[in-house]
Amino acid sequence: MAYHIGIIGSGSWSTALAKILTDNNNHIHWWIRNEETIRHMQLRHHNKHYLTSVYFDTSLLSLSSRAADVVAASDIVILSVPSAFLPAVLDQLPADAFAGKKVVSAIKGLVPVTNQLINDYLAERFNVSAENYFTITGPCHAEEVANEKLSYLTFSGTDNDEAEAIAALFNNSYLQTIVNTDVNGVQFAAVLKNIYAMGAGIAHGLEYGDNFLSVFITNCFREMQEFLEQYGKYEAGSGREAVVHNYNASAYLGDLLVTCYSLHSRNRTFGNMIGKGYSVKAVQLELNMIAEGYYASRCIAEINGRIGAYMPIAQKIFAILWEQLHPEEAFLELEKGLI
Ligand SMILES: NC(=O)C1=CN([C@@H]2O[C@H](COP(=O)(O)OP(=O)(O)OC[C@H]3O[C@@H](n4cnc5c(N)ncnc54)[C@H](O)[C@@H]3O)[C@@H](O)[C@H]2O)C=CC1
Ligand SMILES: O=C(CO)COP(=O)(O)O
Repeated sequence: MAYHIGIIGSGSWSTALAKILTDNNNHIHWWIRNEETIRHMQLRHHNKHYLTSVYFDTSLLSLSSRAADVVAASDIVILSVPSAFLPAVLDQLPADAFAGKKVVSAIKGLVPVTNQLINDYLAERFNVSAENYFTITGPCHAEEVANEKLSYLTFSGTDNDEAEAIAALFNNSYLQTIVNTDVNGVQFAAVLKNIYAMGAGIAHGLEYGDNFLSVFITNCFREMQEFLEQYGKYEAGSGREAVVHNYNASAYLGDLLVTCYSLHSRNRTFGNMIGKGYSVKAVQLELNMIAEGYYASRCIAEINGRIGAYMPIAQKIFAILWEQLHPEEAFLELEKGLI
């Protein structure tokens, strides 16, 4: 069956996903925030702000700056705006906007203030059911998709057959897909790895070396598991089924590694500048892109206030970014507890 596919977002990741889908000859309805970017795309066939080397066959694109129109025209809607902007972008949509549609989140973040996973937010605001919700995660930088370097994406959904069908739309010579049913686990892994990549960047900015970094990331990985185990117990307490997470899968360990090590990572870059002494404001002005780990560090600190996981690394990164704890002092304290 041919799907009508929509993409909501026009940053690096949306542009990379649009490339994969159009390389596979799918027509897409694409929400782009800015009319001028739409005009440029129609005239010059590329996104003038993000992944500028990627050129599109514009006969495969229906571009609009009205999110409601893109959602209405699609039966699979891919959300790939940074989490902090999601509620505002979907603000004008009626409560039944996603009725009968599959919603696929490519967002690696939590909704700020409410600290919700994207599926929990969509269920509350738009009544999107668990069966109609899917995620795209895994270690994959948009810049490498632009260069067609072999990458792997994980598609998760409680409806495994549907997740397979959605994944198949993305499969090609440079993109392999993996499917599982661990929807909440992979989302939290993606959120947490952004925080830890901030930490890896801070460590680099403070001039720690590769030896330290490998120990640091090992401890981050353990902490990620501790959070998910505690979260599972907390959820079980409110009646939700416990899920076994495959931590060694690439959506967990792989994404943590690539985000901590890759020079493409915005989170690592953000952290690196913090480690070198820049203020959060200065880094945000300098970076034309969004580092989800900044917002996530606060959401996770608040969630962990309820679930009580032992997370000294995430807690210190939160304190550096939001409470002006000096990075050097924070890392001197962290050094002592690493194993
Ligand atoms: N870039 C990557 O390699 C990957 C990104 N992701 C995730 O995809 C999501 C989107 O990130 P990117 O596309 O990389 O972002 P980006 O940092 O490349 O672009 C920022 C986007 O935010 C939009 N924006 C800025 N201010 C806005 C506002 N006030 N209201 C609405 N939109 C606004 C910009 O138009 C742009 O589309 C994030 O959750 C990220 O973690 C996931 C996998 C890979
Ligand atoms: O999620 C990503 C890679 O898998 C992108 O990470 P950054 O947002 O740090 O660039």
